[in-house]
Amino acid sequence: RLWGSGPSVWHKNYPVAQGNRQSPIDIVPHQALHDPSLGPVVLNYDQCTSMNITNNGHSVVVQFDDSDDRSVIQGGPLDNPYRLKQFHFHWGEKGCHGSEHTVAGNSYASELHLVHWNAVKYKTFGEAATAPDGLAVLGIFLETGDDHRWLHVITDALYMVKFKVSTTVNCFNPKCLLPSSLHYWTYLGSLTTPPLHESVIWIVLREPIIVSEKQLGKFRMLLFTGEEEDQRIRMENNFRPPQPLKGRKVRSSI
Ligand SMILES: NS(=O)(=O)c1ccco1
Ligand SMILES: [Zn+2]
Repeated sequence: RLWGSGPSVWHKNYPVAQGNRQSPIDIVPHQALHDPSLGPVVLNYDQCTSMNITNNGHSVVVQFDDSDDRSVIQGGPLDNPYRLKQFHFHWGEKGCHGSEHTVAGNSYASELHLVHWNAVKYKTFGEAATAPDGLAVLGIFLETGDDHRWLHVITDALYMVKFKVSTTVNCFNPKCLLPSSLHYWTYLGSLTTPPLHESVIWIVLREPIIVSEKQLGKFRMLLFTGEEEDQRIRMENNFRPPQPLKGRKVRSSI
């Protein structure tokens, strides 16, 4: 975390940080309500809507062309299709810490977020990002083990965005980053980085994907800082800790 700008001080500039539907949370599987009315999550991702990969100073983000409904998520807890805007990762400086959501108090090495917005009800991502049903983020845990055969497309591009810059990535379909089971937990929450808007319907997959320590290591060599800055601050621990549930119910499709 950058000096003096970590999650513990965000509430000074973003009072919503202490709101009633903040994310991430600790998911306790046995306390989740199995809701049989929750259908499967359906992902229709087009082959070639990815555009670029950017180091934005607090994560590495792959942006998509969201000018039409080519890549959408629907079903599950969602009343409309939500358009894929970007995906990014959160990770730690070593093995078992780095995810944002935890499961029964256990954290994973990293967490992938696929950020979608409700283009049926709202005209722009910015407008959707401030609406209670504006965003849907699919969370996928990353666990260390064997090499992930497709993640290398992203990790091999990371050296090009070591500093805060951007480079093109085309025809990367994030469907290749999904685990085999789409069983999920869902709850109403927020963005996990400022401005922390309480506008996210969270869908967190139970099954992690497996990536190698070597692939994760390439995230850790990214820098928060730009090339011109003399301080070389490694980008690691860019995860917010779990927030109070404040009476919310977590439902499970399982
Ligand atoms: N980490 S996240 O997916 O809640 C997010 C998206 C944009 C800002 O924060
Ligand atoms: Zn995120």
